[in-house]
Amino acid sequence: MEFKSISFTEKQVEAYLSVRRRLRDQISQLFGVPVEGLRHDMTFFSHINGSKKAQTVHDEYWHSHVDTEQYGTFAYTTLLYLNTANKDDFQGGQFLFEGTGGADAVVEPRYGRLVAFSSDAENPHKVLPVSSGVRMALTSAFTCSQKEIEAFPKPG
Ligand SMILES: O=C(O)CCC(=O)C(=O)O
Ligand SMILES: [Fe+2]
Repeated sequence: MEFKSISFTEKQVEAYLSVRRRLRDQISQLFGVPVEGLRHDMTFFSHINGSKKAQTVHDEYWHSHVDTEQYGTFAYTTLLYLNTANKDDFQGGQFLFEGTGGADAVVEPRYGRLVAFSSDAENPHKVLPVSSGVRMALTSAFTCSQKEIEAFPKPG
């Protein structure tokens, strides 16, 4: 997997932390989990473009996967879309919840749209390939694991 190093300003970090707190509040309300029981897990920005090719199944999102298995600790996943599937931003890249025997539920990425779901086997999903442009999203996860909670610094 390829990682890029980016320096953020203090203001950008504060904006990110504020978004992350709001994401946690949303998960708490939507799933009825007290805020104290939710800890921030991994967060990452993703850029997907049409030329990106998978090296391994863990390199990409467009294979079907379950987040708890893929990342180990996720209890709840949030996806915040940072641009929109249209002719100006990118094409393709729909998010698919895969129905077990039924129809898939398709989410069109749209700037500011939030998708939140429990991360385990009940929600296998994948992303369709991007055919043009660059698709940008923020994946932010929360854990309820006591071990993970103890390993995290107390929220500020
Ligand atoms: O970007 C998306 O729509 C989904 C990404 C995803 O499945 C993941 O981060 O595990
Ligand atoms: Fe995922």
